[in-house]
Formats: sequence, C-alpha cells, structure tokens
Amino acid sequence: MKKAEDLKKSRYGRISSKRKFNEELDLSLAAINNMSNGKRHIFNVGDMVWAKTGKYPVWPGIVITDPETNKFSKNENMVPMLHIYYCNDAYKRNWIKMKQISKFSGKEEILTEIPKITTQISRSKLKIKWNQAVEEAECLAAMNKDQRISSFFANNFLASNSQLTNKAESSAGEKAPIKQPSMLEKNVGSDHEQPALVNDDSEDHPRNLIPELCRQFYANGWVTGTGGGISIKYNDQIFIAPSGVQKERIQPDDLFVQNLNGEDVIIPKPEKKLSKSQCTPIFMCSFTERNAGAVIHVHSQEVVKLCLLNPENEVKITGLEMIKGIYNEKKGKFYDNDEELIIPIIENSKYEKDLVDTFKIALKKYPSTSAVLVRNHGMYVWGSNWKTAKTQLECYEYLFKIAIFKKIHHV
Ligand SMILES: CSC[C@@H](O)[C@@H](O)C(=O)COP(=O)(O)O
Ligand SMILES: [Zn+2]
Repeated sequence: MKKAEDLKKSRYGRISSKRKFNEELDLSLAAINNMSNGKRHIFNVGDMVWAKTGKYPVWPGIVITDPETNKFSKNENMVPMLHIYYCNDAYKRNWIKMKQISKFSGKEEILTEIPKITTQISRSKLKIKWNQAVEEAECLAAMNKDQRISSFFANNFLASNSQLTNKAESSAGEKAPIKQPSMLEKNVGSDHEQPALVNDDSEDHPRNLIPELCRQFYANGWVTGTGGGISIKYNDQIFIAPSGVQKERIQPDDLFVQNLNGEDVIIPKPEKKLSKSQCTPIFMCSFTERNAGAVIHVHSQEVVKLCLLNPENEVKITGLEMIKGIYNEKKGKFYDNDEELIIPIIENSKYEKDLVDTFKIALKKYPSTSAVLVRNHGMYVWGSNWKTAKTQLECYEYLFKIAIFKKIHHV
C-alpha cells in the first residue's frame, strides 16, 4: 500500500503536469499577443479574439461590453482584463486576463502557432463544439463590427434555443449544427423555429424582463388598453415590445430586436403578425441622445391629470423625499430632497413618430431630466439600465400623485 505522503505526491504530480500543459498554452498565447513589434495589441468592442480560460481549449470569442458594468475592459493599471463572449457557447461570457487573449487569426493559423491545441482538443469531448465555434468565428471575422455583433447575438440566440448546453456539460455530437450568419440574414422574416429564450442567466434578459415588467405596469394601470411599452438595450441590441397588443400578455418571442442603427436583427415569427412599437423612434432617441439602457412609456392617468393642471410646458416639484429617487442627468447624481425637480411637457401629436422633434428639443432644453411628459397622453422615462428606469418611473408616479393633491387642495 502506498504511504499517504506518496499518494499526495503522485496526486500533485498528476495535477501539476496538467497545469503545466495549460500554462504552456497560456504562455504561447501571451507570446502571440505581444508579437506585433513587441507591443501589446490594443483591443476594442467587436474585435475577434482567441481566449484561454481554465481547463478549456483556446476558444474564439468577441470583445463585447459586460451588461452589468457597461465596460469591456477593466484593471488597466493592474492586471488588465477584457470582457469576452465565446462563440458557439450560448451567451457564455467572462472577464479574461489580457495575457490570455490574442487577436483572432484563423483555425490553421492558431493550430500552427500553438500545435498543442490539436492534442488538447483531440483528447477532449469538446472537439465538435470547438470546431463549430471556430467556424462561426471565421464567418464573423469576415464581417464589419456592427454586423458581427448583431450576427453573433442572433446566432447564439438561435443556437441556445435549439439546444441548451454549456461548456461544462457539452459533449461531442450533442450540439445541433449552428446557424451560420448567412443563414441568419435569411431568417429575418422567415418562419424559423424561435421558441422563448430560456437559458441559465435569463432572468434579467430583456426577452423575459419586458413581458414581466409589462405585467407589473399593467397591474398599476400604466400600460392598459394596449397603450405604453418598453424597450431595453442589451449588448448594443435594442429589444422592443410589439405594437397594438395587450401589453400584459406579451411573450418572450413577441419582441423585436434591432441594432443601434435601427436595422432588424431578430423579428417575431411572421404568423404572429406583429409590428414593432410605434414608440420606437422615441425609444431610439433616448438611447442615442441620452445613452439610456432602458426606456419605458406609460399611459398613466396621473400624468394626464398633472398636465391638465399645468398648462405651462413644464412641471415643478419640490419638498418631497421621493425626489431623491430621481437621477439628475446633468449633474450625474440623484437629486437631494430639497432640490427642485423640473419635468418638461410636450404637446401630443397624431402619431408617436411625430413627437420626435419636440422630444429632442425638450432633451436639449432640460439636460437634467430623465422623463418627458406628453400632454393628454403619457410619459417617457428612461435610465441607464432597466432597474433605474423602473424605480424612477415609480418615483415619478408617486410624486405626480402628491403634486396633483397639492394643486387641487392648494397646499
Ligand atoms: C391606445 S393606443 C396607444 C398608441 O397610440 C401609443 O401611444 C402607445 O403608447 C403604444 O403604441 P404601440 O405601437 O402599441 O407600442
Ligand atoms: Zn403612447
């Protein structure tokens, strides 16, 4: 029988040889990374990369902002890291050290640079998945950055719905062939299968959030009779509620997805006969002019009543604690309770799109505001993410109720 000491040694010995193999791959990657004239390559959003993480083979991915921090790089002065989404891996993402990242070349190139990858993947259950990821990456690399990001999300959305796998669970042969970007372009408008998005970190995904928030807002009387709607930005993809439907009954696959240029990325199945919200031009204004992360449009009676009581083109509110829940966009901080909150009012128009010009003027004239009231109609409110948009909507609605009470009762 082996002594405990020997067992320990042999166990460590086995681990260290595996670790050595992985470290060698890391070092090879670092060497490629630093290759161009001895200078480290500077990466940006949309760049294709090879990334090495844990026990996984060097994997292709894209530099894309982290939806939680809205940053794509961090620790610049210490251990610089980039936020990477992996190809063919159902939205899996990670912060990776710069030294474990290199510029994406092609399959042949990386296998020539680091021949050990062949050994690593040939031993691995991930061989098929790795080859599909590289195939996807090569397609994406041929596109411009905007197209690339759009296609990446469309691609992984469809792939993650056709079969849910992750790196830890996947094995050779399990994965359905990925949809190549060229096929995806045709899928916009076609009748491909697109079931509701259900993946592990999906709770905060706009496909699930928008229907959930609409139900909550309906219960508050804010989006009744098909009025109102929501749009959320997620990794530079804009998710938009459909038009003219009972907003409390929206399903995850009823949503439209477009990029920041307004080009469709994913649309609902044609048999659903849905069209994009008429509020889209105003939603887009808030994303582009104010860098919003989420925009909510409500048809609340409080807003309409408040505008009736205020024939001027603004509402002023003071002296209430809930003012502290409103973000001053000009100062970059929340209001103090003793500050005056001023919210612009614009006049209603026949069509939502005709509000764009006056909406933009209000944004310019009121750089502090995070909401615009539309007389006899409702309100648009936005925030840097869906949580701040929602909490501000709740604070505004609360403040409006009190402001109406004060006005009516002259207090
Ligand atoms: C009750 S109709 C309301 C619409 O005209 C509009 O103001 C609205 O808020 C919703 O538009 P929609 O296109 O359904 O998203
Ligand atoms: Zn409306």
